[in-house]
Amino acid sequence: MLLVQDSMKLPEMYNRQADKSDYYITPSFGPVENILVTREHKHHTQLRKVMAGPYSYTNIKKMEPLVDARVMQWLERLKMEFVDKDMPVDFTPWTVFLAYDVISEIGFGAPIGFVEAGCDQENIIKHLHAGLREKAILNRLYPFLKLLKGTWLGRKYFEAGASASSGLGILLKLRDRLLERRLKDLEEGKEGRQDLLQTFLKTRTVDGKPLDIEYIKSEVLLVLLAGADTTGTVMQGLIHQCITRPDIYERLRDEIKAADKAGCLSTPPKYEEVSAHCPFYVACVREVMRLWPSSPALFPRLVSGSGIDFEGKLAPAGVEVASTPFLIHRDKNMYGEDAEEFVPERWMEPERCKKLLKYFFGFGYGARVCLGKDIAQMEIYKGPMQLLREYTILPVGDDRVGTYTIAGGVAYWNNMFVKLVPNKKMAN
Ligand code: HEM
Repeated sequence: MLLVQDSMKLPEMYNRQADKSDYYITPSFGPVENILVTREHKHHTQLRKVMAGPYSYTNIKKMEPLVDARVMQWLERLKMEFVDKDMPVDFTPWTVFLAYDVISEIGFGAPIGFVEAGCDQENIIKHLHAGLREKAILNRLYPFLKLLKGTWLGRKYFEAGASASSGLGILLKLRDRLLERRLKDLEEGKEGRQDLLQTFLKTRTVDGKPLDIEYIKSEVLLVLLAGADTTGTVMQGLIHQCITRPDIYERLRDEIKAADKAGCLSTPPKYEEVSAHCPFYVACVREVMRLWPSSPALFPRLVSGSGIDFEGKLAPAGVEVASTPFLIHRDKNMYGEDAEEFVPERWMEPERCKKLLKYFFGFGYGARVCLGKDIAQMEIYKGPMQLLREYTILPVGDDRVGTYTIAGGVAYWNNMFVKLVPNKKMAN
């Protein structure tokens, strides 16, 4: 595998004809592959055409009120559990609680209930994090996995079943329960939900057929796995900046105050309002995703066509090339000498921003770029933003401001304790 740091090479490496390599073989997902792990580019193009509708901005926009309700519930729970009791909060799990509840609500019509319970229900998050390193090692042993996939041995030892007590097993049970309930509702003529599952069920293939139920199951699981921790990590990174960089925090607060004074923000703010009126907030989100990506995985592809030239050396078709946002986003040729520093302003010069976005790798790249980007951004533009509007966020000790941890191809923060003081109280 050839590891690449040059961001200018992304368009060639991640072009439309590039197949994903066998590195993506994941026996744990079961026999039917979802869009993320499908390797062959032609098959992926077909799936992407089908999935484009459910994940389109127009469709996601319709779900915004569902996100709003979850964000407001999250704030209410934080108030009850920590603000009213004058207690510090370990912020990192709470962002993931919100992200899981949002994704399960807009994905399948019911929040898992992390926020309501205020805890890691059935230790789902703990179990999922615990298995990450082992999964990453297995990924690297893909010739072995390829041999085992589909065999009795592979199914017995690697495929998570709904009966398993692992984090994945619990999510599978949840998925099956939600799907069963929805199919029953549809049988009884109950419609009206605006969520991803409903659009998956209504989607038709190019020859007019409904999607296979096993395929829908596989996509549903992907949403639960790809959509929560990743989003939580960005929210955590943002709050880490607020409690460690007073200059950044001050500027964020000033921007929000000005937008509020001008009457530009609803409660909670709309995705489009934040995009239009809070450029520094948006720049901070991008800079957080640049330096502390949620998925600092390798994302390997097979070189296609006539090969790729790397500084005079040709990587011919079939060679496995890979990169990770962790490296790409620190490329000094793209970001300058201050590439290692948190400088949101780099995203605020329109011409420079256009170029940086063209080579941004935080949501993947090219034809396989993240389908849930708008869902994630909608949530990130609401949750922490509304928190900043309502509270002053104070660190609780220098050694508890958060640690960015990479496990396998996934990253998250932990040990981030903060005190939330109502802004009204601070003003008095
Ligand atoms: C900040 C949050 C998120 C980050 C950083 C992120 C990151 C990524 C990355 C890096 C990829 C490309 C993987 C590859 O090339 O192998 C990807 C693909 C994908 N993501 Fe996300 N993601 C996020 C949120 C979400 C959400 C909320 C959903 C769903 C609700 C989602 C669904 C997907 C899907 C379906 C794909 C596969 C796209 C394809 O192969 O065509 N993601 N994501």
